[in-house]
Amino acid sequence: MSDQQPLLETRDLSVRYGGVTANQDVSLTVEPGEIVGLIGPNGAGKTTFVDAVTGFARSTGEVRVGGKRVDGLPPHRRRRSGVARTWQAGELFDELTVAQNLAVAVQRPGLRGLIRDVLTGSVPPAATIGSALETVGLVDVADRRPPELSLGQQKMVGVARALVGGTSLLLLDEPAAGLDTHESQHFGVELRRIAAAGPGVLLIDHDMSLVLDVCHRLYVLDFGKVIATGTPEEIRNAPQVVAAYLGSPLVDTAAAVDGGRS
Ligand SMILES: Nc1ncnc2c1ncn2[C@@H]1O[C@H](COP(=O)(O)OP(=O)(O)OP(=O)(O)O)[C@@H](O)[C@H]1O
Repeated sequence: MSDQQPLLETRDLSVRYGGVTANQDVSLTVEPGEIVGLIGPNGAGKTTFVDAVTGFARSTGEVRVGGKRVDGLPPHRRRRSGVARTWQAGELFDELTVAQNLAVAVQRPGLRGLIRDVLTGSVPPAATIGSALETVGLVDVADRRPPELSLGQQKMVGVARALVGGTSLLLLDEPAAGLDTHESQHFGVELRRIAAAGPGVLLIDHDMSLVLDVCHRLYVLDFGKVIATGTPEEIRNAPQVVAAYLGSPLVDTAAAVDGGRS
């Protein structure tokens, strides 16, 4: 991967679901070590964008990871190029330990990989899992089960699960959902630390306080289109953003977003 290339670059990415244009000509970049926010009212097309980048939604336009075109590749091949995501409802397996939750996340898709895993009884190297746990600061709870952890720690296990196995670009879809203000702030600090170690992060969250605090840059989607991009300060004051949120100033509360269209 060339240092000059953004980790993620989309050009004119569009997704249509029947008569609905869920993404229209979305052009966005994420650089190494950068946390980029993707915000917008309910139904604006944020999850669709992540689906399109990871190969779970059919799209037109270009998707480049580290300068290489990946649009047209199936999800597992995009994963191999270093792209990983969390899901909106990213539940953990309560009966497995934290380390085991990470182990089951490491897939080796494809028939050859499956046969190799069956024949060798292969499990991901402990070092791979250890390194992901270290990155998110959860080494001490590797042998605990999710119900024994705080909600904030459980959310971080979800992030670690996406990090395991060589991830350079993390796409986080509402990773802080359900956290209270204090937990969310702590989550934001951890996220900054993780990104500082190298990976680029695309963050979708309805917690405006988290997003405005933690992101270096933001893109605002409305009806599938980018209507504004800039630093948190620029976005907070952009008139078109305020208008998209039904006239509410973009304040640091989830309420402003919940007031958006459904
Ligand atoms: N699989 C699908 N089939 C048909 N329409 C879909 C599908 N997924 C999303 N849509 C539509 O595409 C649009 C964008 O939805 P999307 O879930 O991407 O928005 P979002 O910004 O992530 O919303 P939220 O903040 O509520 O999660 C919506 O109109 C939605 O109804």
